[in-house]
Amino acid sequence: MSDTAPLFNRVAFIGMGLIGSSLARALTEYGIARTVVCADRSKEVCVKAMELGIVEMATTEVEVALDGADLVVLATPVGSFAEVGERIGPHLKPGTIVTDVGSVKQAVLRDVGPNLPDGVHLIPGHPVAGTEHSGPENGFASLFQGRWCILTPPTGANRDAVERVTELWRRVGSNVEIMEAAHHDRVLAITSHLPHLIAYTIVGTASDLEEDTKSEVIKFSAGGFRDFTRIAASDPVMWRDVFLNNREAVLEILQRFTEDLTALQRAIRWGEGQQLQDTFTKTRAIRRGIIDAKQA
Ligand SMILES: NC(=O)C1=CN([C@@H]2O[C@H](COP(=O)(O)OP(=O)(O)OC[C@H]3O[C@@H](n4cnc5c(N)ncnc54)[C@H](O)[C@@H]3O)[C@@H](O)[C@H]2O)C=CC1
Ligand SMILES: O=C(O)C(=O)Cc1ccc(O)cc1
Repeated sequence: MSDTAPLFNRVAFIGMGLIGSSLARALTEYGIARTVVCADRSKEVCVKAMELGIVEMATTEVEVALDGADLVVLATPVGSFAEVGERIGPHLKPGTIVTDVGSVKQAVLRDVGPNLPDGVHLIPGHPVAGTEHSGPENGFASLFQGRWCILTPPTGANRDAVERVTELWRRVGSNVEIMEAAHHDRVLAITSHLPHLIAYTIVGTASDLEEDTKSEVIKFSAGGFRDFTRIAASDPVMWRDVFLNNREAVLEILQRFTEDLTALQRAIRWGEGQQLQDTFTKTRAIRRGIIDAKQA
């Protein structure tokens, strides 16, 4: 992976948490960038990133990190993008590429786009890869290998910039797909955002129940519930921002989900075993299809 020339001279990350630090590690390890620096509003995160040797320079001053960068990667929670956009805008030179790793994509065009001067290329991106952990100490370079990265360039985006960001993600091992931001947000609402909402709910309900009944719901939880607790351990600020910034798509999908859940509730109440079995047979086939597609 490192047998090609670096794609970028100096990459500046804004936000050096799980995803920023994973990508920063990969850019250095795979020879994709000559220099990697970062700004993070947390001094502790800056110190950690330096201690771990992930970046050459870390600062709490955004404008210091931007100096001489040909690629800027926003890797902060989506809710901070408007503020970050405002801060970086005045310091960016024409020709600079700005990308991000946010889990919601229309919000990037809305919040960052208007803050960028002419000649700066905004190419939003979303690596569909992560964990329930946060912070630079939990990042790792191989996180993106064999995973999807979705790019949502606005209409008329600079083609060379799109190609360079695409190539970056290919070199860290991802498959790249390009789509419209609105479509991304609808697809991710069902595949990622709703599952997280369900996990937060089910773990919360189980915990309340445990308190009410003084039982040991969580202690004796079997495999399925354990998977939910992993997801429900995901960063609260990050996920608050995802839901607030993908409100329409999440609410729409939640409506559909609630109706389908009610249909299952009715089937249970009225003993409609065939309906339950048909639904579970269909979903089993979907799971097997996903596994087969992965192995193909
Ligand atoms: N955690 C995951 O599994 C995935 C997260 N993402 C997206 O990646 C982005 C980052 O998420 P993580 O790395 O998980 O978060 P994180 O919590 O590990 O790191 C975020 C970092 O941003 C810094 N930060 C927050 N506000 C800031 C500001 N205004 N200026 C400068 N620094 C600021 C924080 O101090 C922190 O170090 C989010 O937009 C998230 O939606 C995308 C794919 C997967
Ligand atoms: O840990 C998990 O299972 C995830 O789902 C990670 C994840 C979180 C947010 C994203 O936008 C993409 C991937």
